[in-house]
Amino acid sequence: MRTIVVDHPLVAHKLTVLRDKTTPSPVFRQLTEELVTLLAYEATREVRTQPVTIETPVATTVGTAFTKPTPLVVPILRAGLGMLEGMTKLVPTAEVGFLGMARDEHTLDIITYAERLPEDLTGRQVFVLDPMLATGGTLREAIKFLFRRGADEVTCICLLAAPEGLAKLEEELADAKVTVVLASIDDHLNEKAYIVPGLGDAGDRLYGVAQEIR
Ligand SMILES: O=P(O)(O)OC[C@H]1O[C@H](OP(=O)(O)OP(=O)(O)O)[C@H](O)[C@@H]1O
Ligand SMILES: O=c1cc[nH]c(=O)[nH]1
Ligand SMILES: [Mg+2]
Repeated sequence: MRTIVVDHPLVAHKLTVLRDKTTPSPVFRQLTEELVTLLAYEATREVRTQPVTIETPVATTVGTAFTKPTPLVVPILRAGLGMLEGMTKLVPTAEVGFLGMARDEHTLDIITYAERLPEDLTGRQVFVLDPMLATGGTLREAIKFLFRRGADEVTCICLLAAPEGLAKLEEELADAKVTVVLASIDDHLNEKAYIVPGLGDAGDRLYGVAQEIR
């Protein structure tokens, strides 16, 4: 497993506004979309391509096209849905599948409540979208699910990770073809398994649910 933290002033600035608890939902959604586009630029650096011959108005030339089958993008509901638009802006021909997962806030067990993915992912390059990697439980379940379906390679785009969750994932997926692309590795997890300093509950902030986390 590889971890890439995107170090860029635009990412750092947008993330700072996102973290601010006074940032309202419409701005939070907009910034999430913009951040994903910036992270996706880095995350797609190794997207599979092949040479293609085209005619410009002036000459014949060899360009670059995505290899078929096209990449599969999988947002993890709910919060990952807020990242989908930012990703498909950059890769509009990608296929999109969905995984609905939630962690029980008390036991931290992961519940998979929805799945709409191609049955056979053999040989597919998959991009998973989820803003928060906290304990890492959700991402671990999602990645294992995709590999069981035959996925060849999984790239996760997240906004924030806690070092504890990232370390656990690295330990369990050391030899797997997994890349995690992030805007920041934060300081730690608190006793409720929230990322500190973090940005709060990403799903609630995206979809306008009032929250008070302490
Ligand atoms: O690393 P973990 O400890 O598993 O936590 C991370 C998960 O928690 C959040 O989702 P949540 O369960 O709150 O669901 P939601 O997106 O519907 O709010 C987040 O979007 C991740 O999916
Ligand atoms: O800090 C956290 C941890 C898990 N899920 C979130 O939305 N935020
Ligand atoms: Mg949530």
